Amino acid sequence: MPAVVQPPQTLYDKVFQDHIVEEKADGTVLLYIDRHLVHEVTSPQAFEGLRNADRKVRRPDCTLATVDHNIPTSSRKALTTTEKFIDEVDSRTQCVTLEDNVKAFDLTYFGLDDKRQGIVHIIGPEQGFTLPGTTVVCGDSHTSTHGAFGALAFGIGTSEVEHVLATQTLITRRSKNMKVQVNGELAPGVSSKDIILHVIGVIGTAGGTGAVIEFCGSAIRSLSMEARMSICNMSIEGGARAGMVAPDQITFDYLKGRPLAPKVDSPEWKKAVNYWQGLKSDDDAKWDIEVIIDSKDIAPTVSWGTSPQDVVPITGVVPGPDDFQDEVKKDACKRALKYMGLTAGTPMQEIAVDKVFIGSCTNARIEDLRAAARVVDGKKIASNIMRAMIVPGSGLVKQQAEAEGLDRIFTNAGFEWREAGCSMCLGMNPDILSPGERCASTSNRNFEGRQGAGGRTHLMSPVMAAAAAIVGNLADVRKLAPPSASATKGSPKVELDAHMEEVSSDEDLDRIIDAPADPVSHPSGSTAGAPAAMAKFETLRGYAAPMDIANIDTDAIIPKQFLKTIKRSGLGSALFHAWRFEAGSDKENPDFILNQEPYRNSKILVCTGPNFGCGSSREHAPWALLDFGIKCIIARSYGDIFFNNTFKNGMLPIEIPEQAALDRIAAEAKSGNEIEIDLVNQVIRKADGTELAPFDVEEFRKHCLINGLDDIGLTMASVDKIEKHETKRSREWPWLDGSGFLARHRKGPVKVQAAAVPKTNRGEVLNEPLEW
Ligand SMILES: CC(C)[C@H](C(=O)O)[C@@H](O)C(=O)O
Ligand code: SF4
Repeated sequence: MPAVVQPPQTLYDKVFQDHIVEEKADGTVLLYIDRHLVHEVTSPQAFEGLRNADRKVRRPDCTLATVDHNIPTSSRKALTTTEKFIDEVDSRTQCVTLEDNVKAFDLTYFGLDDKRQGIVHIIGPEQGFTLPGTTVVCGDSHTSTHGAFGALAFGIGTSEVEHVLATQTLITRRSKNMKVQVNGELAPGVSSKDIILHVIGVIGTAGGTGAVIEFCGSAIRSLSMEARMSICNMSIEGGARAGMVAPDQITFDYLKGRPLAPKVDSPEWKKAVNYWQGLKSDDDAKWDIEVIIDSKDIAPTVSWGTSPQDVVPITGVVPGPDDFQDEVKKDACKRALKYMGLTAGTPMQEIAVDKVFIGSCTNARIEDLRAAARVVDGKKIASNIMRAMIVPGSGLVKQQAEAEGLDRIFTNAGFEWREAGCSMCLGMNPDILSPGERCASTSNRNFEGRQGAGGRTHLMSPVMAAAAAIVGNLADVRKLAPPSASATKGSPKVELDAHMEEVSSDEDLDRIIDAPADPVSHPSGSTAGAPAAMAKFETLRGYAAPMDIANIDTDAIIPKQFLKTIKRSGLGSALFHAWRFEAGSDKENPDFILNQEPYRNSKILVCTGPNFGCGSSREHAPWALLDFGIKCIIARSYGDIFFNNTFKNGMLPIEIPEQAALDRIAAEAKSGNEIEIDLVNQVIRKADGTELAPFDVEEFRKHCLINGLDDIGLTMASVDKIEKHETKRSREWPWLDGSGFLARHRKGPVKVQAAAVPKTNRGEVLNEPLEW
């Protein structure tokens, strides 16, 4: 039975509590998931897993799929089929695979020919698929965006995507409660993007590790929903599992008339609003971490380095290693300056820019485009700007902007007006930076190579990117034009856009939804292409490669060009690609540790810096490590999603928070001797048996690793509890049953008969009953 958490509770506690299907004494929780967004990059292997085990999607009515990462943003006027439209073979394969999967598994899909297609985190809120008090997941780290509605929304890896598709639940644990309170009124020229960049500068990219952040305070309350989404979007860059804002009248007004929200003024709407109004932290709620920020301290903010915490006010200068106390930070600064081609002390406004990108799930909503358009209206981009792109977040954002004439403002100024998609935020499509090019970007990550190998990214708000385009340098928007309050903050009251009418009825949905009239038959349970079997993990002995770098992100572990596979295997050669090989060739870089003896044969990585595996949710990172031969990582701390993903692949990430112990292990690794990991006794030893350090591991995870257990099989054994939760859910929160997605042949929430047969991860059926 769920343990009852007594008031006072935080908003997070309340939403979490309402979704507990089952809670174990050790704190492991089976959590019900209300909304599942799916895109082409992180789903193929999950659907393949379902096929191999002959499983169905449990709740097609709560699942919404689109293509966003790989697609070209060029004109779709000549679009006939996805197959013919996408030139690049791997990108095409991923998109076509998603199309096959949504047909085979009978899911709602917004494809390239649908105006509602767009970046997954833009279309969920736009459709009213994202609702307050829900749990929302996606195989994508920026799922945190949806927390702006008071939803508990977080990114998951592909194994968890498969788990949610099959069971509509996830196995998880409670996170810590963190409060970030932003008080006061924002100064002119300061937007929600500046708030979140400033916050990350204060707390650091690992500041929210293990926590869910609630953003509150008068500055947050005055923001529009779109501005709140930009803030929650980047909670992941602050290391948090999720970000949340308590829903209020601004939230309810935004939801009115959205196609998948309850119909305004219906009994269901009233019941929903009544429930939503209770979704706020109690006055005396307890916080594990509290941060208070005064809006007066927030200026238009830009990043200078290769981590989202590397930020300064636009009036500042590029920092140098001497500005940091910590040795790890000094090294990180030197490395970032070298990569970014910057010299300490240079005024930020003297840095010339080559390209400008206004787009991404952080800042490609209509208010962002309106704000940027106000800055560029009547002006021309500077002559040194080689390319300036506006990439709307969805087809509906694009349509709305065109209806308001924003496209002409941008094109007259010299910007390109593109079709919706992720585009140059990560460059999985043809929109990339060339080596050495510098970009003013409204996206959320400035990692090395993020927008293209060797490309240099400066993060900023839409008005600041617009200003950079006009000036040709990083620029202070306040000097360019006095932006009106709504140009930067987003108007608190969001008007309903014209597009809302178009898709507001089931008939309209029926007309546009891509699901075929006769569902394609469910693929049978072949075992071809099954995920690599996980061996049991008890002890591991091998060489440990030492790495002294902080914040090693998953873009570095495996760059985006290798994410275009629909398989889990064969990624070892892509591991740390930009560091392991000379730029643009397959010639090894002799300085990189994994190219040296004996570390070519490493089974373990020892990283003395914090926050290993931060950033994207790509499970390709553990797949690449595993394929190279690395089964265990030892580090000071981890990005949450990466940490989870490793366990799902039979790997062991060990957290050693104590620096002295970590240094001891790293010294042994550097000596070139093997080390031993003993998971059963939770200890790391030298090859001669001398103890180096003990370590902690969650009981349930240890149990699964040692026995090689398949989470999905275990969860399916709890199917009766899941059904019980669904019955309660339909009774108490009837608007969650996905009635807006009544496709022709789907007349209500889907009833599922799941096979409750626990299996090991090698597919063996377990005879003894097992508890997850
Ligand atoms: C491709 C996907 C896994 C990834 C993410 O999880 O964030 C992407 O959206 C990104 O921004 O890097
Ligand atoms: S961060 Fe960029 S790549 Fe990732 S979902 Fe958002 S727009 Fe797409």
